[in-house]
Amino acid sequence: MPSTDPVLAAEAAHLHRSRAALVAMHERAGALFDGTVTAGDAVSTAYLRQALFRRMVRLQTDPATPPFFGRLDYRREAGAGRDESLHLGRQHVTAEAGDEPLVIDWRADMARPFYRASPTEPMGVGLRRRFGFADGELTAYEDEDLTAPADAAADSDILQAEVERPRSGPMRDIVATIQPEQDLLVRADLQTSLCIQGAPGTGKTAVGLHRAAYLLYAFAEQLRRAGVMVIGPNDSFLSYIGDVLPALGEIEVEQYTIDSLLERCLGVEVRGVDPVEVAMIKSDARMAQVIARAVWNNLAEPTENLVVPRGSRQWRVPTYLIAETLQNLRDRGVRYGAAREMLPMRLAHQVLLRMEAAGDSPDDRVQAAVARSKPVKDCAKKLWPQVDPRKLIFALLTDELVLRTAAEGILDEAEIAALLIDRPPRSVRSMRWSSADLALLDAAADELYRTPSYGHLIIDEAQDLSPMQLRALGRRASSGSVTLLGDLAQATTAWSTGSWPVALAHLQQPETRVSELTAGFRVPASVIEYAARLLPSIAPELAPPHSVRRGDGDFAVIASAERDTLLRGIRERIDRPGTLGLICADRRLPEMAGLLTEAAVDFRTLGAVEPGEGAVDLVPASLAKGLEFDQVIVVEPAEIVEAEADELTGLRRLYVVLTRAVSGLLVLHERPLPAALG
Ligand SMILES: Nc1ncnc2c1ncn2[C@@H]1O[C@H](COP(=O)(O)OP(=O)(O)OP(=O)(O)O)[C@@H](O)[C@H]1O
Repeated sequence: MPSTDPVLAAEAAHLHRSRAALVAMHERAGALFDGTVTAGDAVSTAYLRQALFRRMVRLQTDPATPPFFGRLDYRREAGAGRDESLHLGRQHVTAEAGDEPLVIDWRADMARPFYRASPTEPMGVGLRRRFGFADGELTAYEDEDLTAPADAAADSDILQAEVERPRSGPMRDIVATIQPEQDLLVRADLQTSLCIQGAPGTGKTAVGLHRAAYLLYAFAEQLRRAGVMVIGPNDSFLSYIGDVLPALGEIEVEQYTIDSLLERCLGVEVRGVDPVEVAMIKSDARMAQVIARAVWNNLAEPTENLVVPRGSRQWRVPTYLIAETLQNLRDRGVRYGAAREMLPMRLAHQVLLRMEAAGDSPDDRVQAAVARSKPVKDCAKKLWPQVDPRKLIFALLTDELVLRTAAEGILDEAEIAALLIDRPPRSVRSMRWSSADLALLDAAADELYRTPSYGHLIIDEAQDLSPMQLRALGRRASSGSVTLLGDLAQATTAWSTGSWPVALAHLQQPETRVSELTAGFRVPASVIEYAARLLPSIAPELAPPHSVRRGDGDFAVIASAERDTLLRGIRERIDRPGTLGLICADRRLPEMAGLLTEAAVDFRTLGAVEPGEGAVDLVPASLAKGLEFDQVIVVEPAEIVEAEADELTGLRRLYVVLTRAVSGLLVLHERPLPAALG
């Protein structure tokens, strides 16, 4: 039924016009892409078609997603150059090319006041309007008069409804409700690297993803080639966040875990697991020095003259000059592999100098021919042998002499002994590489050839990365910038970072400023207060977040984890709006799955090869990081703590698990609760 409110009716008409224009834009892009389009040559045609395809995907309209979510009225009295009204959406919408836009992209400069303007700084805006929707139809609007201070101070119901909405399916974008402190981070310049410390649910992941979308829009030219990459903690997390960027029109951002990225780059697969003590040594930044030394230790001392026959003559380069040539190359700071490729030409240059001294006048072709000659090639091969990263790391981990030579003065006896594999595999091909090995292989590969850099890296849950993993990522941002996101209180790896400045130094971004987010959008007050009891034990320097949710949350602790208590807990919650997560220690997973199956509860197991669909998500504690569920049931906290290598890590894991709840948390325990919970 059309609205009787004239404002709502006018806005609904604009909504329909915008939607029709969006569909038309989609059709035009589709027609261009229909296969008949060609450019000058095959490569240009492929490029053009790709660009059109991207545009078409970007224009794909989801009927549930309205083309705009807000409006700004620029007014002269608020300091604007002229009066104008703009609607803001996830992308620009124009009826015909050259027309005034019906909707502007939220990332455009003109949209900035929507997120930042305040009565004290209206930024030219007289009126800010937020829209409420139900099933894609406009149902409400809220106006803020930025020229009237009292009005703007009021809380926004539309914002609150968005924060409090039940969660279903994967993570959604937050373009309509980005907060001023978040927007400052989202719209920071491309050259600016950021490090964001934030308690659970303060929107770090959301900020990181929106920053990626913003940068791709605002710095499209610089990022077109270099690209943007997102690193997340595990595959469940990546699939949870995987829809956000495409919904914002960005389909080309690569998303990896640190392991999947390095596996892809190095062409190896993780098949082994290190004992923690070994992983700790492999994760240590000193390994970078050991590896660099192991690579350069391959250079040999010249012991004989280089003799190059040409025609009836023989040209001789004495050993001291060969040594000088090698040293010159080393001094230039060129990577080992790149320098190796340059060596034959350098040696040939020495030969040419002899020829010239004898009165010849050889040209470039002669130099190239000498460089290709057998004596020069043999000499170069012998003095500067080829190095393969896998063989090199394999040798370091299996050959005591190689390791000792490279690690002398860097690692101690116990560390050397721990690194050497007890019963080494017969060949490098049967080596079962571990996750920590990947970072070693990457360091070796980078010592040979410079790793290409991305334009920008978003690194989520960064507190869990080791120094060597951070260095691997730093290489991929050597000519770009980074957004490092994390929470020191949620660090659960033995090699996790203890401080952001240290992590930033490993990342080779030491100048980066650390900012903190403290407004919690996920966890209700009662739940965050309970979880924050752990903070003095796990991260005393951090303040707990304050919840911006209006509801206090539905929170209970029951001293029973019996089958009936659990099933009652599930049955009471399963029909409530949103998702339900059941989190337990990893080793309890089979027992839980059995119990749910027997009780005919429809569930899926996170991390399973084929998780399927289900009304309940059964979540091993080790995969809970970064996720959220409306209702969370945590089974036996003591067991979750115990599953980790030490108590500190165990309590941090428990902190992660307790802070996944959006609306309600039920804690079931048979055993005493960890003392730190009070
Ligand atoms: N400005 C906002 N408006 C509405 N919802 C928001 C806003 N900021 C964050 N949220 C929501 O709050 C929830 C938590 O955000 P997010 O997962 O990004 O937090 P996080 O800091 O990464 O948490 P964790 O440390 O637990 O992984 C998400 O559902 C997100 O959509």
